[in-house]
Amino acid sequence: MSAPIVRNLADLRAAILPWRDAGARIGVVPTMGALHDGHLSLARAAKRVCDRVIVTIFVNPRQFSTPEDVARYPRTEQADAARLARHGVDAIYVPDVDQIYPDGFATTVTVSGLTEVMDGIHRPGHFAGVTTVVAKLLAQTSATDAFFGEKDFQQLQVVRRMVRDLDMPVTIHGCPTIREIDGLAMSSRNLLLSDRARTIAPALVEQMEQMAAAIVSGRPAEEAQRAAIAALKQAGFTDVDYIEMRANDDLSLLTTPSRPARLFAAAWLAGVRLIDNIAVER
Ligand SMILES: Nc1ncnc2c1ncn2[C@@H]1O[C@H](COP(=O)(O)OP(=O)(O)OP(=O)(O)O)[C@@H](O)[C@H]1O
Ligand SMILES: CC(C)(CO)[C@@H](O)C(=O)[O-]
Ligand code: BAL
Repeated sequence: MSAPIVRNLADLRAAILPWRDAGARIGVVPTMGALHDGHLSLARAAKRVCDRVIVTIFVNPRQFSTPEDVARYPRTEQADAARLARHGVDAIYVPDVDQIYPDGFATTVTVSGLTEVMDGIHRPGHFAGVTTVVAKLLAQTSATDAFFGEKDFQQLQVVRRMVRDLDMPVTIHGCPTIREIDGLAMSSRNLLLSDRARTIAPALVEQMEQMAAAIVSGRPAEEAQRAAIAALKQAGFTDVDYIEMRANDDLSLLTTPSRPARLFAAAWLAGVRLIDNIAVER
């Protein structure tokens, strides 16, 4: 059965009230739509532990650097609703912009430290946009649980920090990255790749795996990084914003996997920015 699409806060509150009165565990899956199997895995994880599940779809203008990026973000609302129908979610919240940012909205939630590396440098203002909208969505949905993908690992850690620092009564669940058969991490932005670029795209995770294996086998991290960047350029990537190993917990840069670590990368292919991260197995 298809879930109702709710577009304003008053209707959302009316739907949620009886759930809250019954003491239900309410899971929220925040997304920007163009849903793929990665998103659906989050909805399934939410269904496993929550009594009620709300998927939110909101292309948040505050986390993009230009209005053009917002405009070209894929929007597939009908297909999204059809895909969710098979997953038994209880509501799809697709707020109009004024339901999130009404006239006079003047609050920004920022997390320091974790947002000062990687995408925090390459996408100025991005994480402030993310934490502001996530704080708002968690409040509007009365979420007891929220589900995020490890594909956006930095985002996951930033959200965890926010929830901890602000004593938000929400449990954050991190869910593993779902990949295409050729290894490419599923992402809404993959829809923007040309056929040719799509065949090149899996080189990103392949080079990350080679770099991780080289580091684990004792090759200096800088040397392994140089080799990965050269191979990505050779494959057709135009720019590599970063490809580096960082600690899972505080995202500090590592040269050896002396504690639980991941390799993180962001690179440009035919005008599309792809990101990915993998665990470095010690
Ligand atoms: N491949 C994936 N596996 C698991 N979770 C994912 C995957 N892709 C996205 N998610 C998660 O889904 C949630 C919503 O992400 P979003 O709507 O931005 O999708 P996206 O595919 O990451 O889009 P984008 O192309 O903008 O990065 C986030 O928590 C994100 O980490
Ligand atoms: C968490 C999120 C929905 C906030 O807009 C977005 O950053 C995303 O889709 O990962
Ligand atoms: N998936 C993270 C949202 C973004 O790239 O803006």
